[in-house]
Amino acid sequence: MKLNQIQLTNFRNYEQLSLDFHPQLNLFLGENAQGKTNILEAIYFLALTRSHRTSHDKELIRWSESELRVSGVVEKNEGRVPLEVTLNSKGRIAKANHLKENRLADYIGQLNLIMFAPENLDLVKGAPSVRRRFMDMELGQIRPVYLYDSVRYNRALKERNAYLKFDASKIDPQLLAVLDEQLVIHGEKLIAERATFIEKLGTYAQAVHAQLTHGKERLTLIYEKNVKNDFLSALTERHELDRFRHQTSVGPHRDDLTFVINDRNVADFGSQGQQRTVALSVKLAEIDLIFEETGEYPILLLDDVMSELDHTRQLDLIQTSLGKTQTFITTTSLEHLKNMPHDLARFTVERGKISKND
Ligand SMILES: Nc1ncnc2c1ncn2[C@@H]1O[C@H](COP(=O)(O)OP(=O)(O)OP(=O)(O)O)[C@@H](O)[C@H]1O
Repeated sequence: MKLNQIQLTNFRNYEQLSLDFHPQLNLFLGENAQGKTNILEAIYFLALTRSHRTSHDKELIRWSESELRVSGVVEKNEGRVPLEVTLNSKGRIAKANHLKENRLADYIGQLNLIMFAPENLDLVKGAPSVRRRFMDMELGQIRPVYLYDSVRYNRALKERNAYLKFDASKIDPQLLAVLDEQLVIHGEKLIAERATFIEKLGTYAQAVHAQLTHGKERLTLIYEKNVKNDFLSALTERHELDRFRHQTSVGPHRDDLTFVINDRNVADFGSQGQQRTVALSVKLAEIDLIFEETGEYPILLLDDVMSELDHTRQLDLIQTSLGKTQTFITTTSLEHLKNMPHDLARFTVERGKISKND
């Protein structure tokens, strides 16, 4: 799939912007804080109706404005699909083919993408919530039903936790059991989806990682399920504990992921370079996984990461991706990008204005 063009209105530091993209490689060059990441963020927003770097939607709207709009045209096997997302204080409206989608699960998945940004270098070493967010965002793109269950699960969890805030003596075990069932219905689906996803992703990531390390390292992904056996029994067993702690102590909201290289946990024993390469392998692995799941290659967004990677690995990365996916790269300097193909679009970004260079 390809993103042919994009239009922004009041998105971050862009008042109005319209860009046509190159089908293979698009390079955004500029000093710090000029608006390079904002472009990739806008593409991410068009695909997933949220930002990759903030959960505060308001930050995305240009200062002193009240509404933003991002629209674009995606070219897929089945034809061109116009997409549009509008955001204001009342919420967001997403349209595909000019039709409003009432459920985000019906909209997300129209434009599949993989974003690799400095934040992702945290995937291995960051908090478990970073890895759960990773599973949620990636799975949500390829499985609309996952998004649906995830929203329902979080709602049920919020309700159960709100009930647990009461004084322990006031909590009715029968009502708590009803809330348990709601959690289990959606939680078990999340667990099953995550297990399949990590297994498939692990296979692809192992192959990519072997390629990036010239066969020296064997990467394994382990899905650390918080629920070891039966979810309902685990919740029931913890009624006492949860009543006193005032929160739900077991469930997929406590899941995690472990990365292992040659039998050693990368978070504990890996060098910083290895941790970065693992994060990159996992991201690149998604290219093939998304193709397997949807029949289309996603687009690839690389935000200011070229200088972080070593030279050979960098080249491997670009060459592996360019044949398959339309790629968008931001950078402050061309120094790290010496061996780029000649056929590309180069944009210079300066204070919220973009010019195209031939
Ligand atoms: N809501 C907003 N309204 C207007 N301007 C904003 C808004 N949010 C951020 N900005 C501006 O956007 C600019 C930052 O853009 P961006 O994050 O894309 O930088 P960048 O070019 O990627 O830089 P770096 O290389 O440092 O990552 C800053 O000048 C900031 O003031």
